[in-house]
Amino acid sequence: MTEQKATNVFWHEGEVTRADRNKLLGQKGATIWFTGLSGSGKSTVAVALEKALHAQGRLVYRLDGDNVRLGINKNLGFSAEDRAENIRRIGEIAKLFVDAGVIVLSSFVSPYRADRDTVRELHVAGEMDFIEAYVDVPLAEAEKRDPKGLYKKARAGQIKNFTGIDDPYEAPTAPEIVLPSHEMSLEDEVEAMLALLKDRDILPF
Ligand SMILES: Nc1ncnc2c1ncn2[C@@H]1O[C@H](COP(=O)(O)OS(=O)(=O)O)[C@@H](OP(=O)(O)O)[C@H]1O
Ligand SMILES: Nc1ncnc2c1ncn2[C@@H]1O[C@H](COP(=O)(O)OP(=O)(O)O)[C@@H](O)[C@H]1O
Repeated sequence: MTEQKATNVFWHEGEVTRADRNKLLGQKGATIWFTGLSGSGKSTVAVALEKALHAQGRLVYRLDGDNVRLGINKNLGFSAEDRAENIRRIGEIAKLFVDAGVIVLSSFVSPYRADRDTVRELHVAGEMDFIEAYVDVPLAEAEKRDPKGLYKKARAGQIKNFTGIDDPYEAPTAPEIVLPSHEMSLEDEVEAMLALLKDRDILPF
C-alpha cells in the first residue's frame, strides 16, 4: 500500500457540538480501554458492563478484537507493525464514537505500551476521557482457561507470535483501574467499573 499523507485537508466543524450531544444523551462519551492477555477476561467484563450500562439507559458500544479483525482490520496480522496499525485505527474509531457521545468499551490485547499511549494521547488532545482498564491475570491462569484453545495451538507451534508465549505483553504502568479477574468476581468487576465511571463524571446522574 502506498502511504499517502492527507494534505490540504481541514476538520469541518458543525453547529451541533459534542457538548450538545452529551447533554441530549445525559452522559459523557468516553473510551474504556480493556487490555490484557488473551483469555484474561476483557470481552467477558466488557459484555457484562455493556449490559449493566444499557440497563441504566446509557448509550454504549463495544469494539472487540475478534469482531474488528473480521471487518475493518481484516488485512492485519499479529506482527508488531500490524498490531500498532490495528490499535491506531481502533483508537481513531473510538474517538469518533466518543465525539458522538457514546461510551465505548474496547477489548483488545493491545500488548504494546506505546500503542496504548498513542490512543490515550489522541483522546487527551481531543479533551476526551480515556480509561485504561488492565485485566491482570497470570499467564498460567489465562492458559488454564484457554477459552478458544489458542494457547494449546501456540504451545504446539501452530500459532506464531502468540502474546504471552512467543510475543511480549507490556503491562500498563499507570492504568486507571486494575481488574485481577482470577481473584475478583465478574459482578465485583462490573461494580468497580461503574463506580469509576461515576467518579469520573462519565455517568453524571
Ligand atoms: N498471535 C496472536 N496473539 C494474540 N492474539 C491472537 C493471536 N492470533 C490470534 N489471536 C486472537 O486474536 C485476538 C487478539 O486480537 P487483538 O486485535 O486484540 O490483538 S492486538 O491488540 O492487535 O494485539 C485474541 O482475542 P482475545 O482472546 O479475545 O484477546 C485471540 O483470540
Ligand atoms: N472474574 C472473571 N472475569 C472475567 N472472566 C472470567 C472471570 N472468571 C472467569 N472468567 C472466564 O475467563 C474467560 C475469559 O475469556 P474472554 O473474556 O474471552 O477473555 P479475553 O477477551 O481477554 O480474551 C471466560 O471463559 C470467562 O468466563
